[in-house]
Amino acid sequence: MPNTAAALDLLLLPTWLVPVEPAGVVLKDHALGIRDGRIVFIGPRSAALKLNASEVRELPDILLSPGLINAHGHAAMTLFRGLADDLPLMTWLENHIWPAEAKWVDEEFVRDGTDLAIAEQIKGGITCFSDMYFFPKVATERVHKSGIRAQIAIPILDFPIPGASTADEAIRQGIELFGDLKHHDRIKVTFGPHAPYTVGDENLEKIRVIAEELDASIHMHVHETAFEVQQSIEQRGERPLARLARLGLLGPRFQAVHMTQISEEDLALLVESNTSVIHCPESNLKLASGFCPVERLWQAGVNVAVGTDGSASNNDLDLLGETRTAALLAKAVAGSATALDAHRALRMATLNGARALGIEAEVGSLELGKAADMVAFDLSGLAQQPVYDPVSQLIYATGRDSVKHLWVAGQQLLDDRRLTRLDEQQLIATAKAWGQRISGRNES
Ligand SMILES: CSC[C@H]1O[C@@H](n2cnc3c(O)ncnc32)[C@H](O)[C@@H]1O
Ligand SMILES: [Zn+2]
Repeated sequence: MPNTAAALDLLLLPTWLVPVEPAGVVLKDHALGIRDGRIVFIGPRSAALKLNASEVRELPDILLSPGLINAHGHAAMTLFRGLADDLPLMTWLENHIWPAEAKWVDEEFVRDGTDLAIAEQIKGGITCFSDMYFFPKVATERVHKSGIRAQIAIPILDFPIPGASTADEAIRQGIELFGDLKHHDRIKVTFGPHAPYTVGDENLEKIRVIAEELDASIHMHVHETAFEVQQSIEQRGERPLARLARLGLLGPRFQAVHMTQISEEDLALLVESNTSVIHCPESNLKLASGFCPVERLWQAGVNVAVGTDGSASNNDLDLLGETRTAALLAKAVAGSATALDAHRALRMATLNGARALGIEAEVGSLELGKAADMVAFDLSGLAQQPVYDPVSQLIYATGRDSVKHLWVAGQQLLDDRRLTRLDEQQLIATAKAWGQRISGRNES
């Protein structure tokens, strides 16, 4: 039980406090207290003002919510933003992205691209992101240094990738990194078989056994397009999700990214296995991959989180914008304006993300004992007036530029829109230099 008699490190007094759990609650004239990186007080402002705190911050016109969780992405692909647009998935991957990755991706690329992604995400209200990219050890180092929280999925494909010449080598690296970071308070290592069409049964079975032994999660692109499902039926006689179920991969530790194609049998498999789905609406729209039926999944009891995917297929890491897209698209797909209302959309971008990544006990909602991962949205602007329901205003009328402050485990990483641990101008200069190298142009 948190001890409120001892001094707080920080007491926040926002206009609106949205804990996400309990669902649908908006607390007015309430305060939140932090000690040692954890939430130790949530209560009325009047009671809070009697507490002893090292720092007290009035936050007028601020909506304080749990930090956003970007449940799927490829962080370093920020450096490929806008490189190949307006193409379907397989043309985009096979003719443009994979050749560019073979040419450019090394440890330096991943270092600089991941730093850029971390900065963009912090400025957009994201306190935790999931990453699936090459040289994952480098990504963990950038996450550690920056103060953000992350799930790092070890990329595994049947063919050579930057940093691992075989799937066995990638798996070995993953086991080692998992062991090294087992006790890290902000980084969780998982296994990331790329997709059903790039990883065969033999390697999937190896991954299942190792994930079971380590109690690790598995993060994978699944049913991204109708083509993927059709090709699997033609070549293997079964749908990819059914194949994963037969191989024993589905379960509460499995994260199925995309899922734009869902038959009744697929839905039953997701429900009975308690598998999480990670919805990436803007990537699916841009690559014309299909539509994930979020409301249908939600009503069936499937945990649905939200992700941006990489910057080369989105082309931003704006999870607030992504959540708005998800809310609007859910209504169109369900043919119902009541689908994915604003409060459920915020839950999808916070607590459901934490549940999908297996870190729900630690983050995802503002509850006593959880880590203080929080974002302060400024609703004082012209476009936010008047405020009837601050959560509606946040989801439907607010952009990521309204993110004013952000904390991870009580550490402030964004203060009045200024990054506290990263040099924004330096990041911009470095990204520009990569753009010039990759495009072969030498602009200033
Ligand atoms: C396993 S490392 C990541 C690998 O995935 C590629 N990628 C990026 N976005 C997508 C997507 O939407 N579907 C499938 N693969 C994707 C990325 O370029 C890397 O090669
Ligand atoms: Zn992806």
